[in-house]
Amino acid sequence: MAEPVIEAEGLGIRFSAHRKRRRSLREVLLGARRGPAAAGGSFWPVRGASFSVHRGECVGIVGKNGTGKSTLLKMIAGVLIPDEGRVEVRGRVAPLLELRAGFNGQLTGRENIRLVGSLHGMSQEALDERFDEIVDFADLRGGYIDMPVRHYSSGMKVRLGFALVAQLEHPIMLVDEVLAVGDQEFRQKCYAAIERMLADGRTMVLVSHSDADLRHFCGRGLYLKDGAVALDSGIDTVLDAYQQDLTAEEGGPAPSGEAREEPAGERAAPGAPSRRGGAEAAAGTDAGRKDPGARRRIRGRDGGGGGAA
Ligand SMILES: Nc1ncnc2c1ncn2[C@@H]1O[C@H](COP(=O)(O)OP(=O)(O)OP(=O)(O)O)[C@@H](O)[C@H]1O
Repeated sequence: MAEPVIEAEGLGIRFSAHRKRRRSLREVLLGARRGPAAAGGSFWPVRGASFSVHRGECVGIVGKNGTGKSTLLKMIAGVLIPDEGRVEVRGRVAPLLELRAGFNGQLTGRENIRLVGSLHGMSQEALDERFDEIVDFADLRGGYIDMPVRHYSSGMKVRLGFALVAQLEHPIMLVDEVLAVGDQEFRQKCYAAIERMLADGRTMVLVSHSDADLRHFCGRGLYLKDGAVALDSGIDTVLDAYQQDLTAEEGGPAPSGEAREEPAGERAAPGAPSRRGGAEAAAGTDAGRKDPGARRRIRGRDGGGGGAA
């Protein structure tokens, strides 16, 4: 079998109030906050997480609030540096995480496209070529593109962030809840963009609280519980196990195999065909090899995880 494009082994990170955790440049640029650990004590939001993701797969990460899903994604993205274990990523990553936080409020939308686009490795030529497409996708009409981003609504910032990252041709996409934002029309565009990227043979890891989105896009799921992977299986099995745990905690009877009810805004794009066969459909394409030089191996500060650096 081909090498996985993402390989995590014994991955863990500790957030501590008493030790200033090192933040990577990207974390600083994304404006990630230090969270409740700053209130006292230290804890491991993720610990002992091991899993692999193969090229062309779409894997959903499922779990309750605060169980470390976003933290796990940020370690894969290289935004956070693990304290234990290792994560190896073979290919460049398009991070669809905290999209509104990546911009400099003093710069205009146009200037931010250049700045953030080049931080993601896009050439100025590519940015020039795709500029109109980015602005159209973000639907920034009425001269907003030449206004400082601090005047944008949070929805406008997310739209611009998605429009920009969607232009990246990186073979691995990390998507954190971005599908839950924006109006119906924008969400439809996001779904279509992600469909296109998956059809291209790219790999996606999706964090979402929407069963519909997870079932729609993902063939496989990881159930994250107390910071570790409690179950790695087909997405239906994973969502059912999660639902059973939720129901057991609430003290009620488990529903018989039905997905839990989704809020109206959380449904997958109506009429969109399911991509659950995506991994198989994508197998055999060479999208994952587009950028063979982008291989990143991050080991925890303990040097552990059993892998060679
Ligand atoms: N940079 C940080 N510094 C300190 N604590 C953090 C940081 N980021 C997140 N946390 C805390 O770590 C825990 C895990 O957070 P994380 O955002 O990964 O959970 P999650 O499973 O994605 O939650 P949700 O489903 O609510 O998005 C939470 O208690 C959170 O408050």
